[in-house]
Amino acid sequence: MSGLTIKIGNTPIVKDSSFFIRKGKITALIGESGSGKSMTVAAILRLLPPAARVEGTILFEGKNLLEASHTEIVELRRRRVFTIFQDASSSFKLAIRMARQLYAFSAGRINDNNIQFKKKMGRIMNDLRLPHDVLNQYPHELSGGMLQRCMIACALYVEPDLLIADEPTSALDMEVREDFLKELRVLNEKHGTTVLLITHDLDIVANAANDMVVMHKGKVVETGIVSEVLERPEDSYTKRLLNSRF
Ligand SMILES: Nc1ncnc2c1ncn2[C@@H]1O[C@H](COP(=O)(O)OP(=O)(O)OP(=O)(O)O)[C@@H](O)[C@H]1O
Repeated sequence: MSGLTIKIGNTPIVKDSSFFIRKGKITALIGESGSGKSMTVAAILRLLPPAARVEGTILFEGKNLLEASHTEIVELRRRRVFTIFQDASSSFKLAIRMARQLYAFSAGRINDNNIQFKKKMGRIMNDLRLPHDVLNQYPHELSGGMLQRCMIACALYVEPDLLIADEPTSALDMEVREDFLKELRVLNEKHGTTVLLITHDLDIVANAANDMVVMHKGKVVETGIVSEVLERPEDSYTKRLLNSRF
């Protein structure tokens, strides 16, 4: 991503920001609330609000996503890039049972049939310690954390090239958070999925990510390998952020 600028009206939301996501690695995008992380993700997915004006380049395997056709973007979102949004409940329709919705988010995207879905999803649900009863339930009967885990299960099912996870663990308790990070590593190591993990939890960055990108007030202020940035931060905001960890 290079020179990304997003404005809504005259207000700059993201300012001339650049970073690189290494293929097959886990990159954490970190920054305080309102720093522009979700808007950056929206730009990658071409889901910015209509009023937003965007400049710059977002290259995905050589293609500038900001210039890709609608068909190319739809195909990309369907098969190659899986996104777990911050508020999982908004991803589900109220009046449809979870089994159908999970099928659509996972097997349906990669043209697996119902038998394949039941077998593979069953295994993933076991790994995530997700009770199989959820398949017969409606979204409103489940907690935010449970819905989040359902989205995680779908991501694991699809095995996308790129997984974008926006604060995926914020609604999860400690034990489930650990399970999620474990599964994320499996997806990354076994299937080579590149991960962009949006978080403001430095412990998750330290434990799960290879690379990190720090955003502050709409600008990327530091990028690098996690161990190096944690040991020798260069930007003053990154230094403050690291000091606040203890
Ligand atoms: N639809 C919108 N119209 C105008 N401004 C917006 C819109 N959505 C977000 N913003 C503003 O853009 C800025 C960046 O928001 P963004 O959601 O990207 O931050 P964030 O870093 O993801 O924060 P959080 O960690 O709280 O999710 C904020 O100042 C926010 O108020």
